[in-house]
Amino acid sequence: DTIPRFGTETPHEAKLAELMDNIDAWGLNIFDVHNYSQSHSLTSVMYTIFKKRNLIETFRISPQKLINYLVTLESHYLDVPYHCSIHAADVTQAIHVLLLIPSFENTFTDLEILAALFAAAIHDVDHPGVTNQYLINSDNELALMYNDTSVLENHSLAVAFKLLQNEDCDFIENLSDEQRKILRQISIDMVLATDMSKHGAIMQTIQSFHQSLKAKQCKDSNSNSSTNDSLVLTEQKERVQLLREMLHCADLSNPTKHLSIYTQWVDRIMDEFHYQGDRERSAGMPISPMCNRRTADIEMAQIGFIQAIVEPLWQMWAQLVYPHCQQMLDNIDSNRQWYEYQISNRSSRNNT
Ligand SMILES: COc1ccc(-c2ccn(CCC(=O)N3CCOCC3)n2)cc1OC1CCCC1
Ligand SMILES: [Mg+2]
Ligand SMILES: [Zn+2]
Repeated sequence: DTIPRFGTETPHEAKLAELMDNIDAWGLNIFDVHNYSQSHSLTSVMYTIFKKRNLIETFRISPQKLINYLVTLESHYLDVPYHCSIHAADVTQAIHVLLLIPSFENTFTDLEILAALFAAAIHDVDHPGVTNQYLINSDNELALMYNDTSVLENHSLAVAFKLLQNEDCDFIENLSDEQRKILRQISIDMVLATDMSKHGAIMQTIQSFHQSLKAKQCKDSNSNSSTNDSLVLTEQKERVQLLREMLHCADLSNPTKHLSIYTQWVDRIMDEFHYQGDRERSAGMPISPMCNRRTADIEMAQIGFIQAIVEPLWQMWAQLVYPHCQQMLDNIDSNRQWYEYQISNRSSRNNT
């Protein structure tokens, strides 16, 4: 039986086709994709990107096995407000767009691109909608299993690779042993780097690392492109470091999106945090920061998140790939201003 154009059957194929025309754009509305793909945004986004990047031919992937894996992976994302399959689809599409930046035209091998997209798709699978700290504080079996270390990130990796052992889901069967080893190595490295506890280390090294890359940046004498020429990294270790940063950026990309998309993610993360806070309250545990729905200041929390984490990270990234990613910085700025305006409005309302 033939495979549907976007990997999954949907009565809205024409509408989905229209949306998928924007698969290379930062402005893709992933929530619309989710609705018009019958809640298969992760499957349809990954399948479309794999086709577009010719990865199915390059790695002799069985389209049916790819679909089998993606549908199974998607079904192992839980129905939680934020860390559901839409977030995985969002981060996967984001990393696809970041990999399209001209600075990376000649940087990564096809295998590294395959690994990066795979890592993005799997990075939060089976996420229970609570933080690592909550799992540790509540003596959860996952914290016991992973010795309190990057508990959720280790769990998602284990689940994702377990699913791959399923004969009719093994879409990488035609990769050589060496290629499978590299794919596994890069995916593990990238997913573990999405743990916020690694953020400090990434910020420590990013400045000097990027300066060394800019210094080596090749200026093709014959190219007349106004933008900087592509970054050439001879060491796989350095390319993986860049991919690690890239997935972390994609995971922290909500404030870089248009306000109408960003606010939907804010609603979802706050639902998830407040639900965790409810569980902590009823268990007599201390309520985690930003998880108490009774004292939440959502606007202030987002401004703090943008100023402390998102803007510094994306500024580093935008500097490396200048003049690309200016749109992300502009959106961060306008979104922060919008939240500041909400707060100023709030106080004047109280004065009336
Ligand atoms: C749209 O809002 C957010 C979008 C993403 C994040 C966020 C932080 C760290 N990550 C990376 C994954 C991670 O480590 N997490 C997942 C979130 O829970 C903490 C552990 N993602 C936080 C967001 O808002 C928070 C709630 C108020 C301010 C901060
Ligand atoms: Mg995560
Ligand atoms: Zn994530």
